[in-house]
Amino acid sequence: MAPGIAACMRARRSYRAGTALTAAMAHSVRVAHLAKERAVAIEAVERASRVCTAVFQRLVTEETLTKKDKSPVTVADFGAQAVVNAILERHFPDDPIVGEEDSKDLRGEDGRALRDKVVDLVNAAVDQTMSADEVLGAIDRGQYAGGATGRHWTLDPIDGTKGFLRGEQFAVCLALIVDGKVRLGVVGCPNLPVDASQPLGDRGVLAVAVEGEGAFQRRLHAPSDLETPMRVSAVADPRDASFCESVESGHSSHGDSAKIAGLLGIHRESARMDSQCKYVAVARGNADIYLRLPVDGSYEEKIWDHAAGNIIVHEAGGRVSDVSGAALDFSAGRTLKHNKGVVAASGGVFDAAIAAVKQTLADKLQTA
Ligand SMILES: Nc1ncnc2c1ncn2[C@@H]1O[C@H](COP(=O)(O)O)[C@@H](OP(=O)(O)O)[C@H]1O
Ligand SMILES: [Mg+2]
Ligand SMILES: [Mg+2]
Ligand SMILES: [Mg+2]
Repeated sequence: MAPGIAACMRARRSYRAGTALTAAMAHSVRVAHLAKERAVAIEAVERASRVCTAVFQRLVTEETLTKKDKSPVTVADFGAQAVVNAILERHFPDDPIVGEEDSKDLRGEDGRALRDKVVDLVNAAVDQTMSADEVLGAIDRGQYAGGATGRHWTLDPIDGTKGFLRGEQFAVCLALIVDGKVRLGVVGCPNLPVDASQPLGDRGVLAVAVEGEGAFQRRLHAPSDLETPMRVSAVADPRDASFCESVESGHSSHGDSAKIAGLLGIHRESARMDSQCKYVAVARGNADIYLRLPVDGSYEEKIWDHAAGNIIVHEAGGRVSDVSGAALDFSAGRTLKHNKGVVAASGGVFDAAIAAVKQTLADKLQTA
């Protein structure tokens, strides 16, 4: 077992032991649920986050940005997916993975230049040397169809690719789904301020939640395994709430969110942020509501865009649903085909938010 994983598991046991000892009625220390999965997922997300940050520092230049050249993000996407999948394969060889990327663009003569870059990147990030075929094989372990039975992982190697290229928010997101329900989620946010009230302070947050055990944040790449609990805000009056949404208006309607904010009496401007960092913002009380309002009615949300964030908000005491108020259904394959849009919010304002979302979308249908 890698030293990082052993340290995470030790820290987990001592956290639990501390909790148990302070509980007057506790007789024994419960063995942490999914302890190995949690530690391996943290290790994998940390390594993949390093890959992304290294690519950003080396490849994202003013030139790539102005030319809208997507090659850096492509290299980082493939590299991060190969690293996470290789680590999962080593520890859980029987677990299938629903990953966003596949190796098509890296194969053959046309893919050689990109393939060489990705293979070098992966070999700098993992302990064993991997051949090009092994790297492509690791990426393609992400082709699983998902579904309602058994266990599988879901991975978004870089969520918020547009944010990554702008040097803003992006996230490496990994979740474990068992029998159609998310049981564990890890979101690595390399550019998220550790303390939201200090936006120019230290960056790099890792959020983690296991079903029934609460949500925690820790420093990404921290020298210690110190974790602090995350709780959603206690705001009860929607007029005092703040909300967040995608930067990209093609991913979530900014016009509809402005109407919803109007109905709720929210006067603060929305915080626009790429990636599942929005779920982390709600989980730690920096925002009260995350709105994702369908733009293209036929779009099916992908499970890797929501699984980890979903459990993190739930475990931090919040609620998550689609725009109709129905729970997100992670048992239907690679997409959330039974749901449209997403609303995540602290418990105090969730019902009001859903009511305003329903009314706004109903009004829109009537006037269409
Ligand atoms: N029409 C659409 N509606 C909603 N989400 C979309 C979309 N087209 C793409 N996306 C997803 O939006 C994600 C980014 O979300 P956000 O806007 O919250 O940062 C993308 O993830 P990737 O960046 O991993 O490709 C992509 O999967
Ligand atoms: Mg994504
Ligand atoms: Mg992605
Ligand atoms: Mg994508």
